Amino acid sequence: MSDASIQAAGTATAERPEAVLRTEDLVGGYLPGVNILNGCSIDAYPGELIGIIGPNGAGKSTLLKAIFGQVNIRGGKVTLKGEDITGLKANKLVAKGVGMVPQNNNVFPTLTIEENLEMGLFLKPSLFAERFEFVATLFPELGSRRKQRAGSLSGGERQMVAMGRALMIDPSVLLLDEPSAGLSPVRQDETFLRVHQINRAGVSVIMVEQNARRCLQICDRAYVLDQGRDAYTGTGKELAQDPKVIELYLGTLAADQGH
Ligand SMILES: Nc1ncnc2c1ncn2[C@@H]1O[C@H](COP(=O)(O)OP(=O)(O)OP(=O)(O)O)[C@@H](O)[C@H]1O
Repeated sequence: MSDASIQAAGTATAERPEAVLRTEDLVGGYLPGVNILNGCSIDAYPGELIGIIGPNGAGKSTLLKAIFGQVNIRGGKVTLKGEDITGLKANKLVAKGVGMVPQNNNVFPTLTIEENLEMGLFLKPSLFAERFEFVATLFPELGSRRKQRAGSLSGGERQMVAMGRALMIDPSVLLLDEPSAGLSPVRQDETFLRVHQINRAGVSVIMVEQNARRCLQICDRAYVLDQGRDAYTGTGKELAQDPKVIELYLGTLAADQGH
């Protein structure tokens, strides 16, 4: 592994097909005059599983929220298969094929599993049976427990419902905000396995994760965010083995998580 195999972010030159999702020099934040994203550029190509890692407060979740129209964008742009979608609101983005699974409050607790999944397809209810079948092949337990209220499920099961709901629209890209957060190590492993399966079923995924090492193990490529910028990018393997990335980001993150 040489340093040359890790590209400073933004220096990629290889010819590729059109990105399914791209952010270019994204600048933005929540409060007037306070930018959390300071020029953040990432690409996800069709079929890729992209990891977003970095220290606490780097802006990882903010990046997903910015893509999903929940952050004031003050510079740069977001494109979906070449179409400018910068700043569009969530309902428009969902209709265009952007699926988002937020970290918290991601299910309707009083609704059943089936009703939660229906909510994911409110734009095209006639496709329910077909899409439900797809989701139930990835998450068989959602199919068999479809009448159970989501509020009575465990954290890991809720995460599956939330992912299942986002998959109902057959998204071009699925945004996952820390899917393993708050889960036991065993449930975390299961969640990473599910994410991998979703991706292998053909869904492009952009996943923010605090569990950086596990994320790098399953993703095709990743970006290390630092202070709202894409500091490094490379394949999961490259980044996991790069001394600088280990020293600056993985060492602390691994220690934080007791690895
Ligand atoms: N709704 C909000 N209003 C104002 N500031 C916010 C809001 N949400 C997040 N921030 C701030 O934005 C910065 C980046 O937060 P963000 O959640 O994107 O970081 P992160 O990289 O995902 O961190 P972590 O790994 O700790 O979740 C933090 O300083 C945070 O306090």
